[in-house]
Amino acid sequence: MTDQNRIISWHANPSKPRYTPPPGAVDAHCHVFGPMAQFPFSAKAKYLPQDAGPDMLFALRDHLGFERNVIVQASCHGTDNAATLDAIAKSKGKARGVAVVDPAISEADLQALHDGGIRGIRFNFLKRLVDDAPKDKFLEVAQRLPKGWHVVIYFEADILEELRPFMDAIPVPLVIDHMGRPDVRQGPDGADMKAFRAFLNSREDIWFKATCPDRLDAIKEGGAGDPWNAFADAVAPLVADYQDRVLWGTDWPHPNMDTEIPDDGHLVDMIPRIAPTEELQRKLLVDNPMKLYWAD
Ligand SMILES: O=C(O)/C=C(\CC(=O)C(=O)O)C(=O)O
Repeated sequence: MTDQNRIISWHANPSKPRYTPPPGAVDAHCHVFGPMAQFPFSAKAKYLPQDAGPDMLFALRDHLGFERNVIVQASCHGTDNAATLDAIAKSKGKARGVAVVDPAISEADLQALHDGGIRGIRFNFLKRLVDDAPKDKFLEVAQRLPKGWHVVIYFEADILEELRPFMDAIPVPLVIDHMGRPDVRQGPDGADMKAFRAFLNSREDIWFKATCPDRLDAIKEGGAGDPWNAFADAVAPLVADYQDRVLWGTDWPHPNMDTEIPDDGHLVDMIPRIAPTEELQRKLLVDNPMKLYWAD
């Protein structure tokens, strides 16, 4: 990839949301890119973004009315978590993170990640983002994580069943990115949502992110786009039924989005549509992420 291919995947001037998040609200799924001069991208990166560093992330946080971030290591940085750790360090305690690690990582290096604010590791099964996802090695490292950590898993709905034995064997809580990417056009009782509910019912320590209407209800995926009505209809019942284990995040800077880049203000305005009461909103934005990421 050449430098000319560096993409801008975020909105230049997101609107101010109509919805005001409660005090202490956490954006529990976002990323940083670079800056590249300081934190080069992985040689295996499948996309090469422009810089979107901590200053931009924290300015967006304040603009949208949030107080904290959970920064998830994006695939473009591979297993070098330096950019994520740098952003956490600059947040003055207002950010924690999820790392992507080489499964052979030492105990001392895991502890160093913990000291830097990491509270989980991410396994990414999207073929367009990573070359391989070795389940046996992932399982081995999942068995020796620091106390209180969890595993974040990113997969698409068509491999949920295939991943079940692997996920069932993970001995720490699971957090599923973007609900495992169901086809929201099928509605709240569609096959994908039914399968995801069965999975959630199999264990009480499976959490999920009610995130990414912009990806799941995109025009290019056959959806209707912003204001993402199919997403709201399909996801609201899931949030209501599993309200103690659901998280929310912007997904800024929206890795890889080259068309239909979402207005982050509009993403925030999805919150009251999927969590209509103040109690649900407090769980989604404050209580649940604080339990997972700021328990200590
Ligand atoms: O940011 C997300 O949550 C989704 C991504 C990017 C990603 O996961 C990564 O680069 O690691 C995607 O669907 O391309």
